[in-house]
Amino acid sequence: MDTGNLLASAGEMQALDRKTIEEIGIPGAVLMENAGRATVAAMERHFGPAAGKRVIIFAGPGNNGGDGLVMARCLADRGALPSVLLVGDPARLPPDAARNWAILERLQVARRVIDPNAAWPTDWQEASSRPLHSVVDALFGIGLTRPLSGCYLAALHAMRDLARASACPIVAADMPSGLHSDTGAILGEAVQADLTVTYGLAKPGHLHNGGPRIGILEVADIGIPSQAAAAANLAGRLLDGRVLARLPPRARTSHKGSHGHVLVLAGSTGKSGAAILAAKGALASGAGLVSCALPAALLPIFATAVAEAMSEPLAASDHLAHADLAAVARLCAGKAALLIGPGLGRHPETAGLVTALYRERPEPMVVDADALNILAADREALAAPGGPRILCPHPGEMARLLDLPVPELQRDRLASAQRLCSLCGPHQPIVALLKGAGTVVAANKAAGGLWAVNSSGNPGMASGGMGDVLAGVIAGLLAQHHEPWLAACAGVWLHGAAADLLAKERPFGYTAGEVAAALPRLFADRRKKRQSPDSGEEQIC
Ligand SMILES: NC(=O)C1=CN([C@@H]2O[C@H](COP(=O)(O)OP(=O)(O)OC[C@H]3O[C@@H](n4cnc5c(N)ncnc54)[C@H](O)[C@@H]3O)[C@@H](O)[C@H]2O)[C@@H](O)CC1
Ligand SMILES: [K+]
Repeated sequence: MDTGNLLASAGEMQALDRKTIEEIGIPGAVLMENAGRATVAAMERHFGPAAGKRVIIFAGPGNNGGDGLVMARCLADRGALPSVLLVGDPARLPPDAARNWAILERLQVARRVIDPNAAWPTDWQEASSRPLHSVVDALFGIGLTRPLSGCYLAALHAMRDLARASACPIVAADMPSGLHSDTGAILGEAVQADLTVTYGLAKPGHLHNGGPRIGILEVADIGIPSQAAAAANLAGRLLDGRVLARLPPRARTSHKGSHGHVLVLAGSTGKSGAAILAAKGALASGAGLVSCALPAALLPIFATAVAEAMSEPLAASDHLAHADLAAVARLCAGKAALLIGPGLGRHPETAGLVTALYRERPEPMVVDADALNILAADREALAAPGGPRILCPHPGEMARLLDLPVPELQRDRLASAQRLCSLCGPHQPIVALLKGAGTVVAANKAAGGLWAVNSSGNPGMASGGMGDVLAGVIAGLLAQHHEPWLAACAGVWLHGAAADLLAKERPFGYTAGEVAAALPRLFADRRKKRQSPDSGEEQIC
């Protein structure tokens, strides 16, 4: 089983470690040995050979510190000049770490004990003319439970200042110390790593809020059997390029009718752009046909802006209203997916249409922007979806839906997305996003019960219209008969990856429309690779 993109919470990881050690019988010392060796290998791969250079290892009081002790031994063995600062009491180290401390003593590897209850020593740095290769953060890993303080905080500052003064990288063992491995919250202060080598499986804390502290993330195999990871039934997924492989290839003989028809309900006076961008997103993700039902006044603008989409004039007025319900119901016939919300506006008459469609339509539906705000004001409707729903709030919209201040819901973004799922009731497949750096995707039991954190995307996406494109991309994938879970995950990753393509070419910013235009390029390299073994037809994506 491909466990490469599983995510494990600290509790799940500790249970997996325990199962591997106590039930399967692979000693913890072997896991620790593998962790330390894998980290040294990654350090040299990224920052060059360590031989002849100093490496300062800040080791903490637990097994994360133990990883650092293994690293010291490996580095010495490879001709480097490691020096360990153990912030903790050697006599109270857990067994695997204690064993490695004793080995360092026997091998006479440079080391120093710093009493965590005393003041940080002023003479902690030894003078040396040898160049510094890197600094290792082995203070805390998944066992971190509270903000760093006292000597541990002083150790973080010493690490930071040393790395900065020597212009050399900081390598974090498992987690940058100070970062909570489940929520990605910064407990007090956190190490800013250039490389994080994590053990066994990535943790959600590496990715939440875009993982700003982790630098390059490498997931090291430390010998935890993949069948043990598979048997753990972990619900977390890391969203990366592997999600593309989940989108079945298209046969060459396919035609627009075989890739679904999306109905977009969007726009109001002054907000035609949202409807245009949503339609572009749906087209970009490969929907066969896209129709947009919008206020008649917006028709000419829309039709010129998105020539490939069809437009259906609704209300004569400048916003959609409950009076349009019968016309919209007729338009829903034959549609594989609906998207409601971008640019709808907050007119009271629009609310009646949104709640009626949300409650009555059986088609899979993406609910975004103003439609979310309308449902936030009508909890009864929110709890009674008429079919599969994918809700795409940003933190502000989530605050209204959960009736929580933004800082509070941001503290545990996964819990917030899961809470929104529960507000929609258990009867329909529900997928809830919480957008932002490291967009979170959560599914209720009826939609598979998994959760994911996205690894694509960049700060340049914080601009108008990005959300409209994302909602369109997801609706376009839904229309191609993908399950809500896959449509949401693939849509989120594709949207961020398209923006990453543009950011590489033009770091000074790009528009939402350009993200929609760039998105099909992500399928391009699959055209070269895919050649159907049986039918001989070239599968184009
Ligand atoms: N056998 C295993 O379980 C393995 C564990 N490994 C390493 O072990 C780590 C987990 O080790 P531990 O569970 O010992 O935990 P840590 O080494 O992350 O933390 C050590 C202890 O510090 C205490 N602590 C937490 N926050 C603190 C704070 N702010 N100030 C002071 N003390 C604090 C806690 O009691 C914690 O147990 C993993 O992250 C990984 O690096 C790896 O070596 C793989 C094998
Ligand atoms: K660490």
